[in-house]
This record gives sequence, structure tokens and C-alpha cells, in this order.
Amino acid sequence: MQLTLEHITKSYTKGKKRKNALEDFTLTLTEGVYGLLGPNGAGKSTLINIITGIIGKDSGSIAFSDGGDNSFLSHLGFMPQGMDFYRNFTAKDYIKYIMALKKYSPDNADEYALSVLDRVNLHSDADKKIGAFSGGMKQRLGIAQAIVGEPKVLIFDEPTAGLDAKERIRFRNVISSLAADKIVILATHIVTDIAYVAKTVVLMNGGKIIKTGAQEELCSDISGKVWEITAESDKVMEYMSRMRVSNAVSDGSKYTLRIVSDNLPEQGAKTVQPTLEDVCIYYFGDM
Ligand SMILES: Nc1ncnc2c1ncn2[C@@H]1O[C@H](COP(=O)(O)OP(=O)(O)OP(=O)(O)O)[C@@H](O)[C@H]1O
Repeated sequence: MQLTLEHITKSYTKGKKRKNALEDFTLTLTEGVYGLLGPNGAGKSTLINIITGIIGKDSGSIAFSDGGDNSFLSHLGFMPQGMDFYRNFTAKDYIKYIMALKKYSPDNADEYALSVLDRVNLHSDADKKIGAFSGGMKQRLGIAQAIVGEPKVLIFDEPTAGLDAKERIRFRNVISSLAADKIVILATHIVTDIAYVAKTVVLMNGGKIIKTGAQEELCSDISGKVWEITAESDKVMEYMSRMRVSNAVSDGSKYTLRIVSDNLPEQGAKTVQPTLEDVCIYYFGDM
């Protein structure tokens, strides 16, 4: 299975100027999770809106290898940013409503709706009204509506916004369990969400791909450029203003700073193993 995005460009007019929100974006995706990472304005939502057919592209092409005669959109499940729901529906009725909208009619509609809810750990909440759901439960219901009809390509836009740590972990586990035989695109600026589940990380900025690869490859590309130093607490702000500091931990009296820099930031600094967060700081500065 292959989704091929080739030379996609989209521009907007700002004042008197045309500005590219996406520029010659080219990527081939196969089964597994792709993490789209980039700062605000990088072009993530524009890309997703084009793949999902919400907006048109100026040029470029989208091709899906397993579509048969059906349109690509019939193979797509989508969870948009900031999704909302009908509060008075139960979870099961909502899923059945989505089934109707997608014209998906398995032999036993109730059983199928429950099986979808089971996959996002909402089976026992099937008859509860959505108005009583927590933020995390609603996000999982968002995943559930996306998988109705068993689409081969799933897209999630900023899916963990506002979730607590426990729900984030739950979300990641659900995504991992779905990804084996699907193409999953996960757009976010929360690095840890991607660090745990993405087989491929796509770093975007200014409408372009800055780097793409497995997390380990991206980390090893900046090997030797992440350092640790110890600093007195009154010097921390100065370091932060001069250097790209990806982390600062205090032991009460002193700080251990993690610094991303091409060159030795200070005598005595030791190199440490880069993480995906360091990679983002390296390419984007603060996200
Ligand atoms: N309808 C529009 N009209 C004009 N400019 C737009 C429009 N939509 C997006 N842009 C511009 O295109 C660029 C990419 O925006 P986009 O929303 O795709 O980025 P993003 O990576 O999704 O950012 P965020 O994380 O903030 O949602 C930005 O410079 C944005 O201002």
C-alpha cells in the first residue's frame, strides 16, 4: 500500500504578496505511523486539508495504490483539530450515525459500533451520553469515528491537545494498535506523542520538508551537537538567552543544562545522546 504525494504546492495571498503555505511537498508513505512535526505555520494543516479534500491544491498530485475504482477519499478516516460532538448522543448512537454518513452498513450495526468503541477502550461507555465524557474520552471517540468503515489511511490533526498524561499514553497505545496495516498521519507540535509511535518523522517548516527519517536517524544526524553543562542558578537566564537550551534541571543549588549547538558551548561541556526534542530544537529553535 502506498500513498504518493508529489510536488504539492499551495499559496495564499497576504496583502499584495503570494505566500507559499506548501512548497513542492513530496513524500511517499507506506503502512505505519508518520509523525508530522513543525512549529505554528509550518504547513501541517494545509497539507492535511489538501489530502482530505477540504481545500484544493495549486499544483501537484496525490496517488493511492490500493484504491481500486473507488476515490481515494473513500479510503480515508479523519479526526480534525478541536473536534466537537453532539452532547445528547450516546457513544454508540454517535458511531451508528457516522456509519450512516459514511454509508457503511455491516450485517450487525450494533455489534460493529461496539467493536469500534472497543478498539478505543470505550466499550463500557457505549450507552453513556457524550456530554458526560471527559476530554480524553472525547478524543478517543474522535479516533473511533475516524476508523468507522475500516479506512486504509487515517489522519489525526493535533489529536492530543488538552489531554492529561494518562490519556496521552492511552491515545498512543490505541494509535499503535491501529497502525499495523494502515497508513497513519499524525500532525502535532507535541514531540513526545510522535517520539513513541512514529516509524517515520517528517520535520516541516515554511511549507517544506526540512528532514525526514526514522527517529534514530534524525537523532544520529545531530550526534555530537547536544551537550550538557552545569551552571549556577544565576547564570541560567544568560545561557538561555545566548544558546538553544532544550532542558534545564535543578538539583536545588545548581542546574544541569542541555544545550543544542554545532560547536562546544563551553569548556568542560560533555556531549550526550540526542533525543527527538533536541532534533526539533536544532532545526526549529523553540516550537
Ligand atoms: N486561509 C488562509 N489564508 C491565508 N493564509 C493562510 C491560510 N491558511 C493558512 N495560511 C498560511 O499558511 C501557512 C501555513 O499554515 P498552516 O495552518 O498550514 O500551518 P500549521 O503547521 O498547521 O500551523 P498550526 O500548528 O499553527 O496549525 C501559514 O503562514 C498561514 O498563515
